[in-house]
Amino acid sequence: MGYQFSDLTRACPRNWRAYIEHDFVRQLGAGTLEDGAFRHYLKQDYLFLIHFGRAYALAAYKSPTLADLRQALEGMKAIIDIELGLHIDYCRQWGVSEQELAALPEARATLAYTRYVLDTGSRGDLLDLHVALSPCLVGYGEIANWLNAQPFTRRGADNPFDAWIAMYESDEFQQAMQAEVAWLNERLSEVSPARFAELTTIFNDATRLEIDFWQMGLDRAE
Ligand SMILES: Cc1ncc(C[n+]2csc(CCO)c2C)c(N)n1
Repeated sequence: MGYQFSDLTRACPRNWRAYIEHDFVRQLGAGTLEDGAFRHYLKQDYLFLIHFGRAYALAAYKSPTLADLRQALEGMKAIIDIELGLHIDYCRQWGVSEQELAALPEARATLAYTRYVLDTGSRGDLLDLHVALSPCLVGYGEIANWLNAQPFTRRGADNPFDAWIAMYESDEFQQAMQAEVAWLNERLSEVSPARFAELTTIFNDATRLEIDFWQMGLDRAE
């Protein structure tokens, strides 16, 4: 029996919980998050998604097999063709135009997180890159499920952030998350303890950068 994805979260339980259960997430679930904090997060998330599209392009470059190459292409198409379009529509509903998005200065937290992922993929292999991407993909699915289990969470029309939760609880998203966990489980089952320790550092770093991204929203940090 080798390692599994759950061993990564188990290796840094405090940071993983701090990310999933962050105050930004709690306030979003309760519907009490200030509009300005959410808008700041949404704007920076546009820049984040663009760099994540680049990270999937890097995954294509790092792909040793046709199956991996196809998977990277699908990930990139999902971000560029679907997620970014939805995000631009969603930003418009929150009063942020596409012109404003295109002219945004990048906040430090966005710079740090996205360039960390790209650097990790550049110096490492495809598994390093997937581990760096996994707090993003798996974390948001877990956040939606965690919020749905909390008594303070309000769903429906009296929560202005309901659509955000709905997106990440959707079957389509949850299936993409499960597929990523399955891909990682297969790779992690074969790694040595020393290699797993390296991957744990990457996972923990990316998780800390997700925490900083939420905090950036709350603080409206530039
Ligand atoms: C800071 C931040 N972290 C994670 C996500 C969620 N997310 C971004 S790209 C992607 C993969 C989808 O193909 C997912 C799940 C986000 N939006 N912003």
